[in-house]
Amino acid sequence: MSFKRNKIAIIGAGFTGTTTALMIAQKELGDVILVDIPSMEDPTKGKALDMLEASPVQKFDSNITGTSSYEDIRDADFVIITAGIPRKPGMSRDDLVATNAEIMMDVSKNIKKYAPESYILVLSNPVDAMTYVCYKTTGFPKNRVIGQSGVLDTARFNTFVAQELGVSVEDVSGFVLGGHGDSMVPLVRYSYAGGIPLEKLISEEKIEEIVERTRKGGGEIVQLLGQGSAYYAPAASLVQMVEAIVKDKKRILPSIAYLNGEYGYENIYLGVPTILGGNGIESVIELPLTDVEQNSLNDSAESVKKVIELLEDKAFA
Ligand SMILES: NC(=O)C1=CN([C@@H]2O[C@H](COP(=O)(O)OP(=O)(O)OC[C@H]3O[C@@H](n4cnc5c(N)ncnc54)[C@H](O)[C@@H]3O)[C@@H](O)[C@H]2O)C=CC1
Ligand SMILES: O=C([O-])CC(=O)C(=O)O
Repeated sequence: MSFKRNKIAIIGAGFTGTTTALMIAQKELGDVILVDIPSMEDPTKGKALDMLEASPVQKFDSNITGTSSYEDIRDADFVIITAGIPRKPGMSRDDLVATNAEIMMDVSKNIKKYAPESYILVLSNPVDAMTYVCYKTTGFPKNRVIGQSGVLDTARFNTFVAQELGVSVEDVSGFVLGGHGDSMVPLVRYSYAGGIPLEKLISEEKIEEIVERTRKGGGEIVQLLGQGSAYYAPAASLVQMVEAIVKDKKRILPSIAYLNGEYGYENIYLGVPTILGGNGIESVIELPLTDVEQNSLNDSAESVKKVIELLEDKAFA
């Protein structure tokens, strides 16, 4: 036998896809294949080559290639889906559902055909519903189809807390549950700085401001950019999840997971705390919630359900 590098495909070579590619290569988590639509083939190859030419300077040996042919993702170990349109100022993530669901079905069919054993990480919005579409279309087991939102939402929360306290981001550990929309649920009761409950360090009023800013964190960046949406922090979040899986780290990280009774929900993808390791989502951690917290989670789950229901007439398989 011989050892091989991981083969990591990234579908969608736009802002999030390319930033993720570079971060994966810098960490040498595997060789990266960037895939975009045929009309973007040359720019995709160009971006890949440009990144590869950074490797002698940055001293990484991951290969990076660009393509528009799904043949090139054959037998990939990991596929990250960033294909789809981003929102514009004034839009919600849910406004992207019709366009991105079509793209997600097409992408998922190709992954099923060419990389049937792969682990999939979905980023495209509205991400809870898009992860559901990917799961239904590929028919892969639920531990191998995962969505990203909570790592990013928690990172935003932690950034604002560290700024408020004037302390290192390394010492802040927040906790965000629920769907990736304005009704997500930052769980203050489970959030700490240096092991000290946040409520002991920051006033209730200020915490409420941070919670609100976190909920609208994606929209804040959309407004500031004027065109497109966030990509540095989303890419960093994807890479943390990929690393947890390919290194079998068994990290406790929030993931968008398929729920089958957990937290009282069935047949839905929603952001919950999970253990991420060599088998993808190895388990969902169920936490006791207060009535107020459970009600907020219910509101968030309801808004995800509504988007999923819009898609129910689609033939996923
Ligand atoms: N879940 C999350 O936390 C986050 C989700 N997002 C979402 O990620 C998606 C991508 O965002 P960006 O990279 O900024 O957008 P972008 O517009 O820069 O890139 C998207 C790329 O997808 C490609 N594409 C479209 N259809 C395709 C197909 N059928 N096959 C392959 N590639 C295809 C486009 O040509 C484009 O290059 C958006 O839907 C955005 O809302 C972005 C940030 C965070
Ligand atoms: O806000 C958006 O449209 C992109 C996204 O999901 C985020 O940055 O959280």
